[in-house]
Amino acid sequence: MVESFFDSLNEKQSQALRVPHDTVLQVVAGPGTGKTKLLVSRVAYLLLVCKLPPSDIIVTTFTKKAANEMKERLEKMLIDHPEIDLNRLQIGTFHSICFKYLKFYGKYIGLSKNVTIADTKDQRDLITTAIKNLDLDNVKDKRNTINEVKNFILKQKASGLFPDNVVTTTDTEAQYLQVYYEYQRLLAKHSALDFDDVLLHTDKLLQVRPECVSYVKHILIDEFQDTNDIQFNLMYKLSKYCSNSITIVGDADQSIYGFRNATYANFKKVETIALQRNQRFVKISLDQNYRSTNAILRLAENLMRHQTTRENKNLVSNNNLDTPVNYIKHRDEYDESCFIANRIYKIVNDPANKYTYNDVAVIVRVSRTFLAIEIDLTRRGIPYRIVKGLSFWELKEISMAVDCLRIVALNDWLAFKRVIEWFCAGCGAKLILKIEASVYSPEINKNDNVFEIVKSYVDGKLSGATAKAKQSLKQLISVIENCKLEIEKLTTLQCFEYIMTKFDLIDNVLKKKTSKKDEAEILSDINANIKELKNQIVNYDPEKDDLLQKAHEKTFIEQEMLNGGTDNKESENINDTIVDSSKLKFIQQFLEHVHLAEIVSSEVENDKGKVTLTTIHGSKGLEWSAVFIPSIVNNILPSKFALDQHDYFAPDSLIDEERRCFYVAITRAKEQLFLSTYDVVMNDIMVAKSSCFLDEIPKSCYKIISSFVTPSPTYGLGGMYVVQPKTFVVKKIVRHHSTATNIPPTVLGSTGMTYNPVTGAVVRPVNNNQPTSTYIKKEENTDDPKKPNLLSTSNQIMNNTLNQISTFTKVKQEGKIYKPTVKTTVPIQNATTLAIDNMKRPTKKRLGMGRPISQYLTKKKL
Ligand SMILES: Nc1ncnc2c1ncn2[C@@H]1O[C@H](COP(=O)(O)OP(=O)(O)OP(=O)(O)O)[C@@H](O)[C@H]1O
Repeated sequence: MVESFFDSLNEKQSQALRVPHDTVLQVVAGPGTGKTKLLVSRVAYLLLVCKLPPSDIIVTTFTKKAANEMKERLEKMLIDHPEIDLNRLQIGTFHSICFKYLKFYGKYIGLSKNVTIADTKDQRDLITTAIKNLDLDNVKDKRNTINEVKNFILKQKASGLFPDNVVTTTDTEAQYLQVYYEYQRLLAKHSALDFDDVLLHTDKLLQVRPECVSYVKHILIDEFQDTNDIQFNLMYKLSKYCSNSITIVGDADQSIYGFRNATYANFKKVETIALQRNQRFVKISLDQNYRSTNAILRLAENLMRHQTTRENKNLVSNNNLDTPVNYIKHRDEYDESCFIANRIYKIVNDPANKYTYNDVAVIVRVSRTFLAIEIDLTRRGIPYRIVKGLSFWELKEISMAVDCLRIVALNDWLAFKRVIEWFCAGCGAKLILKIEASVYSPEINKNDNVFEIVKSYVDGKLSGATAKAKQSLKQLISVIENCKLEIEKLTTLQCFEYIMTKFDLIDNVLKKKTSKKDEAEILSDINANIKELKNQIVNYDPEKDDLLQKAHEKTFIEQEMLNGGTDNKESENINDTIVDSSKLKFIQQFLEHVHLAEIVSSEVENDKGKVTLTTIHGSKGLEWSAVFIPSIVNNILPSKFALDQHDYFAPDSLIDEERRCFYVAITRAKEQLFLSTYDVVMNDIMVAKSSCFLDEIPKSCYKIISSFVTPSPTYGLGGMYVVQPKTFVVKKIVRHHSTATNIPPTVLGSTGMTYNPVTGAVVRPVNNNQPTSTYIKKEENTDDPKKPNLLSTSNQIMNNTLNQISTFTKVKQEGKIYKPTVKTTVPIQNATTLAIDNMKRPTKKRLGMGRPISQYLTKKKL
């Protein structure tokens, strides 16, 4: 099996595969050249041919999903080799691998075995507390300042700097540094590490106890262009005992994490270090592309040639298809989204393509672009999924639900504090600060955990709580006690539901949500997200995690014994450990698992699949047959930040990183690529201008296609767009004759604009340049009873429908003032559409949730 897999590699891949393992091997190659395929094969080669034990190999991937996929591929390849225990292979993100080291060896640098991860909201809370504690002149707990301090700390950590090593140059920086010290103190107090600390502490551990990794024989790193300084240093520390036997693969052109201090300059550094250390160094580049057509590759290369600090690539496509890249200039984003939905429908339903919706992706630079596209996909009835990332865990309902789980299963003040804030009436900021002081106080008995300390306020052993506060704290204590007691009798799902009910989660989330949306919409959002969380819990398999953890611990224990015995008696008998299968333990494991996990949707797919909507950063390493890249306009791609900060003389400017983002998006496409843009002028001001990157691409690299949008076959859709309803005087009812079906009548208002008679929204034809014959053919006053109704069946359908709409009656009376209302009763088949037309643009935050609009629409159905 595995031999046939090795045989499927091309000559250069094969050459890289067989490089002796005690070498620094660098595979730098373009997109779709089979780097990941090679990396998986190389692991198999090291195991089978070089006979390295799986426990002695470390493989780092960029996401957990990539690690899972790689493992699955290896399992298939090595199916005939059951003697190789792949559970002992150390594969995962840098963070997850390092966290395992810290859990086991953290004792050598003063970390508790129960060390946990502080997530983003914990980080924010702790930075705020640190700022409050210090009460400095220049640093106050204001939103902007908190963000600035957070960025300052992140930057230091990404460079591998603990507070003691930071050098400051200004007064403000010196104060930020003080916050950094205080923040670290608070983290330590909670036995918590933030994400960057995981790497920083591992670096420290390996400095103090390098022998912890003396068994490691080879380290492989995927997506090397996105490693930052601390990861770079860790790579050398982890491979210290195997003469830096390293395989790194990556592509400098796909370096898009500069904002996290990642740099592709690390490729060059590896080479220089290898030369300095006289190490065996092999650099191989792959130029056969197995993904994209030549047209796509040519366009991508022409774009990238505008980055001056780059070596040209000459990728050769393996795909003979001569489909051109399509370029479309739309009038605005609404026309664009309508076009995209129509085109997706067309290409998936074209039997020549044999695509399902799974083969199509819309890749955007910023997630707010999803909205218009979501609307049109919904109108077209096209199923889609939004790739959710870590942002899912930051949603209010999700973080509140997770906090409930945390205070039931862990003794965790950070979560406790937040839950007291929303659950306990009468507990003001002052009391919470007092409880917090008790939690942090060295005088309070160390054995008293957070739960006991809160209880002391209820019992009056500690003073400061009013009668009302005591009552609500008592209720919280009793809820926690009940949950602990009851959940052991329940199934996983029941257990989750029990906890959520006891904390009255939905009601409490509703109280916390500050949105102008009506309650039904908010509720629909919340329920959908909680459902996803439920799926995550139900599908979580602690045994799999357990198995992996035990396998790794076994490696660590063996290693520790080789290094001179262990004082870790409890872990010696790892094989005999009784598995704790309690629900409490299950929740603890789940919480640990989610801390380092991005969300991999648990939705079950149907046959037709779903179109993927993803950001460029989320599309890394993936591929689709057809890719749409919308909104290629300045301030989106490249981003406003990059344009504002652009330094034309800088060798690797932010604009270059934006260009690489564009490149990553382009090179996800296998066969069909649609680039689209628009220029929009409003009140003589240019509000959107097509991207400067498009000017960099020679016209010969793409085919310009018409932006004509076929109106979609439902009322009020295709080719129309909606702005806020306004009051106006009805001048005329306008009927349209159209080649398309179901074009409804519209109303000409005193404003000179044309309105949707139902919603009062402004409508306009698709394209100003469009010949009237294809869209608006004729206007007439249909209120004249003598005039025969010349309209097509579509209008009859509409008339039947509209007769049931109360507002339409008003519209029919010309000269009357029409005040459009969104509260219109409409028959079910049009309700969905109506809901879309009247829908307010979701906020950025709401978009971040990745909540498909379809869920909203179901609620709107009458
Ligand atoms: N030797 C080969 N023969 C046939 N197909 C191959 C070969 N190598 C890679 N491929 C295929 O090419 C596609 C891209 O491979 P892979 O994802 O490994 O590329 P990559 O270099 O990691 O891409 P990216 O940098 O864009 O993530 C995959 O579908 C893979 O199966």
